Amino acid sequence: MSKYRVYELAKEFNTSSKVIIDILGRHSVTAKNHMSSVDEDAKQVIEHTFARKTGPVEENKSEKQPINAQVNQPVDNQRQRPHQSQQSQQSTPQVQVQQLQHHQSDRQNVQRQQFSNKQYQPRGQNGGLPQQQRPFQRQNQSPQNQSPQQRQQYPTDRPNQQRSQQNNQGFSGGQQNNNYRSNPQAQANRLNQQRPQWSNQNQDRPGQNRPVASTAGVSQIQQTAHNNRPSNVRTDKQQGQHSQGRRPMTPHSSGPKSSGTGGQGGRQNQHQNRHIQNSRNPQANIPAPAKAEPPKPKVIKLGESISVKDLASKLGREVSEVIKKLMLLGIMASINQEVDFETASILASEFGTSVEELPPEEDPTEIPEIEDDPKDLVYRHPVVTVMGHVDHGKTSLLDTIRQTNVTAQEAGGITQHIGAYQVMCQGKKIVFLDTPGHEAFTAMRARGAQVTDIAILVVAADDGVMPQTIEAINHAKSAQVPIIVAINKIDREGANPDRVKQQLSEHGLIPEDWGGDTIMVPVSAHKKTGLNELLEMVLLVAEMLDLKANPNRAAYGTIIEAKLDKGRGVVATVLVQKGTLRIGDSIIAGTAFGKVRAMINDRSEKVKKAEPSAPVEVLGLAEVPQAGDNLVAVDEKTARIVAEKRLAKKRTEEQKQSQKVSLDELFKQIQEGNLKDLNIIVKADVQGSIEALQQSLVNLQNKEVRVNIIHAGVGAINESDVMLASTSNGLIIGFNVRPDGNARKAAENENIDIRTYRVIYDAINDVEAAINGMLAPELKEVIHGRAEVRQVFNVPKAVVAGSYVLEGKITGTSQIRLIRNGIVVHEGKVESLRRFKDDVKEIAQGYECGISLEKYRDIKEGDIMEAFSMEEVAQKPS
Ligand SMILES: Nc1nc2c(ncn2[C@@H]2O[C@H](COP(=O)(O)OP(=O)(O)OP(=O)(O)O)[C@@H](O)[C@H]2O)c(=O)[nH]1
Repeated sequence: MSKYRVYELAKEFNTSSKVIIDILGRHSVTAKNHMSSVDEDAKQVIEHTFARKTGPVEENKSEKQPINAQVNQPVDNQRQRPHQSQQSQQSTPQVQVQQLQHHQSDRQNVQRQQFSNKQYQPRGQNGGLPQQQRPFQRQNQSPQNQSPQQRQQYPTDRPNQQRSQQNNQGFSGGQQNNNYRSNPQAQANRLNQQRPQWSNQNQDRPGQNRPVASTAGVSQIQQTAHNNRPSNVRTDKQQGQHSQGRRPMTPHSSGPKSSGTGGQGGRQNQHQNRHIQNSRNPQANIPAPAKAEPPKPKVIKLGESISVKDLASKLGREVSEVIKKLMLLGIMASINQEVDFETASILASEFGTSVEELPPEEDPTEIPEIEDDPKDLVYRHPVVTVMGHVDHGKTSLLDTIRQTNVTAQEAGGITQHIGAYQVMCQGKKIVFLDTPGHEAFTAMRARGAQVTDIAILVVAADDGVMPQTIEAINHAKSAQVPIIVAINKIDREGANPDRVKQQLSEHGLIPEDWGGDTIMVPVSAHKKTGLNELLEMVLLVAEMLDLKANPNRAAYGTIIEAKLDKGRGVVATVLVQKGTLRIGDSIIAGTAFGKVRAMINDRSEKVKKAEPSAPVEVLGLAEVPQAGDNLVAVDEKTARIVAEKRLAKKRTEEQKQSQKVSLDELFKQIQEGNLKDLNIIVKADVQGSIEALQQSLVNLQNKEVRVNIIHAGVGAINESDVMLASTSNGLIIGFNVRPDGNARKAAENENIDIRTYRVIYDAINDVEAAINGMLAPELKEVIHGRAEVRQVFNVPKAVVAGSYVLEGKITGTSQIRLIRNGIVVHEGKVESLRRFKDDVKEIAQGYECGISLEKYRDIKEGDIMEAFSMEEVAQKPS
């Protein structure tokens, strides 16, 4: 049995869900809300209710409407009238003969069809008047009713008579009834007008095409109507009839006198004339095709997310409908915004469409992980990282453990440092990562790698918990790695393990002997005490963790560290975590790929395979991977393709990152809408300059861009200014100050635009020009070198600065900027450049020289001389 949603019925009967729910409620059918489903019987109840409502309204209207009410008809209806008159001429003698022939058999059918039609007439609902069905039906039983064949002329013939027209007709229904009472032609016309409605409605509502009305009455009506309609598609004969019906639309017959609707004045004539012209032109007579409604699918397939626009198109709905529905669900989404699968599913169900989930899209830069069968998993050794505050004894502890547990027990000892090594305790191996704990957590975890099973937190018994101790605790906690505390330096005077325990308990690490669950072992790296106990505790925790891996599968591991070795090429220390890595395996790590050429274990032995938890040096990668990259053994082709894809992705990301704000690109970025806020860091020699600059720069903002001074300070531009500019995508303006060495390097790395000025108006003009897209830098400053003044000699006519070239070179033709404590104290030319007593053209890095400046004598020890020149740069095409 078919089911119908309340809202579907509401739509079908052109009313609200609430009305439907009320009606159902009165007939003891429970429907909670608009999404509730009801069966055929319930639908029939609604149909009957609306059928009852419809009749008397028609009747009332037809009875109460004055005959001359036509004058008040809406313009649309008035425009229809000539049309109606043309249609009315279909009631030609021919047609009437047909009508008479079919009259007896059709009479009842027409009556039923009218009844059926009325179910969908909106006007019935609008009336809301006392109901009497009979009078209306009697009217329709008039022998003037047309044959079913005639009715069939319309369904596909008048698509231009769409819903709007239906509504208009609904509005003027009573008038038409009056017409046909007084004018038989108008009666035929009225029926013709109604039929397309019926047909269009059926076409418009897919729901109505469902097998409906299981109860005998309704199905009979429908069946009868169907039987009387040979087909929904017009036959040639019917088309012929129809065109016959049109034939009377000649200039003669369509004249105002023959219109049958009374004189409608010039407008009607115009309309008719248009028709006359159109009838001469068969093309023009073809009605404009109705706007095709997109199909409404019952099921759609969706991925993890979809844009509102695409969802609307999949659902065959208008975007505005979808946005509106989302708003009703409490989600404000724009056309291009993505909605997740869940939201899209709820929304689709609101439209009566069900949703199937598509499998997640595969990332071409990822190699799918192999799911291990639990029965293939076997024990693996624990991997441990040592963390703690600086100087608390991490290195000493690791060294002592390594010496006592490796050198003593393994022949040959450790000759090779590979970043990770294994020690033995009670016949079991423990793998120690030799990288500083923080890096193991921060750098590697930033790359999504987690290699550590257990963290040993070293806390000096005499120093207690320090900032980096807390940092280490937080890192381990966020990685959900169990912590074992090694309270070190207990041999020292002033060592107070209890105080350490107290402090640690304040950070959530409660010692076992205090009723907590954190293992704390007092040790001394110097005295080698407590180390065995510490290792035993590591094994105990490892046992509790039940560490397992499948050795019989393709290898998966993490790069611990990697370097380029002169003799051996790329050397990567890998911790194998799953599977077994073998010589000859094709591998990929980050963007690097290659074949395992050789493997060396932590005892410098060449090995042919490395099983889970084994640290090995791997030779054979084509380029140096990054620490934290996953290493996966795959077939050669996949390794190459995925590496290429990763490289392309990396380049795109780098490109995106390097799109930092710069004055040269500023206008372009504003135009592209990428920049709404221009963040500026201002550094100057004195506070007064800062205030002046700040004020003037803020005043430059316009509708498109807002100027924010995110930091302003006195002094040289330093690294922290650059980092701030980098994180806030800002640029730096220096007035009479220069960036120090670190800042310059950082700015180069971070692609930060540093602009330095000696005239405040130049700075303002540049920024203004950049904002308005008029900055045309023709000259660019090129720094040639820097020299430090180490001694100052006063000689007749000059002051010679005995200097040492720190970087680059100083040439006799360079311009010199004299910088004292980061502040530019002078800009000028070199007067003389000497090495020992000889004049030279240039002095290279690492050499001493004597420099004197043109017309400037105030040089002091410690000053920096920056040699630069202004060079023309090619104009970038805009
Ligand atoms: N008395 C005593 N001194 C120790 C002990 N362990 C380390 N030290 C000393 O503490 C100092 C720092 O030791 P490191 O091992 O370098 O400490 P660290 O934590 O590795 O230091 P960073 O690598 O700088 O973070 C050294 O002078 C060690 O000799 C110990 O158990 N007892």
